[in-house]
Amino acid sequence: MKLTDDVPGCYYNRTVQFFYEHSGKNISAHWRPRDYVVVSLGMGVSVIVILANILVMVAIFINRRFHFPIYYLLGNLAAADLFSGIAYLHLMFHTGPWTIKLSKNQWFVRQTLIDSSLTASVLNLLAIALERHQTIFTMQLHSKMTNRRVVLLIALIWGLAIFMGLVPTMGWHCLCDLENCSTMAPMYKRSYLVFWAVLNLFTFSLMVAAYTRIFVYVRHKSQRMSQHTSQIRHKETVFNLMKTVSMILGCFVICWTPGLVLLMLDGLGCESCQVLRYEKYCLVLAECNSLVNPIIYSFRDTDMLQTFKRILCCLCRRGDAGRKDTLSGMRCNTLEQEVLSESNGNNHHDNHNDDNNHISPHGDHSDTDD
Ligand SMILES: CCCCCCCC/C=C\CCCCCCCC(=O)OC[C@@H](O)COP(=O)(O)O
Repeated sequence: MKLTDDVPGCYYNRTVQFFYEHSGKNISAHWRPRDYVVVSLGMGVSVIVILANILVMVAIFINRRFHFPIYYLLGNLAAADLFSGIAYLHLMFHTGPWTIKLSKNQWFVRQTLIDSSLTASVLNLLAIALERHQTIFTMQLHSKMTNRRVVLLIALIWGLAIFMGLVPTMGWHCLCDLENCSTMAPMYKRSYLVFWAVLNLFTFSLMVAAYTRIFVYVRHKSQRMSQHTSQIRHKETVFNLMKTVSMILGCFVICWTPGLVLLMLDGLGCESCQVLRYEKYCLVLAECNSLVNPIIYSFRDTDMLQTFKRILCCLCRRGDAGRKDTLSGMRCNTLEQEVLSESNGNNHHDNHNDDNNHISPHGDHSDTDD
């Protein structure tokens, strides 16, 4: 029996099924109850992810209050999350009993979409953390990220994400090294899984460092200020800031840790770990990060909420677009607003001048936008 292809030691002519059977990953043409659950749940999650992130992108596009660097990064995060929703939806149409029908190229496309989009999302979270760190620490220097820099940063994020997704297809696969194939992705090398997981753990530690420094800095600064301002107000701001920072980091940990641990276990060749049993849950959890991102980064912004309401009102009742919404009971703050409210004493992000708009680029809060 001829196992190898034109290149000695390689298995280019083999089907996807061959690699799945070799890795011990289940592949079958029949629909099992589990497949119905995975595919329908996955489709539901990806549709919600897509809609939520489209809403954020439209809001940033139409409201000129959001035409500032930090919002371009938030918009780009929404674009990456939208992309991961699309990649996940694509996966749902190419998994379960459909996997066996895939050509190797189709399988690589499916994986590349997932890997690139999730990498783009994680890199955006890192960029947002670093941008916040930069702006908060350089507040007094009027340092402002130029639009050109943001565009370069966004291009870098996408370039890196697409590269990271394409790396296995370009050669870091196991078609010529069958012994090192992973279990969860039977045509990927185990070492790539470890590499990806380590890179993400590194990203996470940078995020923790950036947000910890922001938190310590603001607390220190507000302690000095609180001699002049009300203690209660100070405590409230520090508490809110802590809530936002732990929410950002907590959601990241909850969504990504199980998947990263699984990638490490598979990558390190743990045979008794039953990685396949948990794979789908961990992937859907990582996908859920693309759903919680708009909630923690955008939906908590009062201006953003008002814009969403306007967009949704426009969609529901065209012609009633001029209606003004008062969100009196819903004063939620973004990290920037919290930091700024502390820097400005009691003025709670309403009374800062435009010189500060590199921290919280809202300008004044009159109702006359656009
Ligand atoms: C296991 C959770 C992984 C969360 C992180 C995913 C992002 C990883 C990016 C690059 C690392 C290499 C890819 C590792 C494989 C990830 C698992 C996966 O892609 O599952 C799809 C799977 O269900 C489809 O089931 P079938 O193969 O059709 O039967």
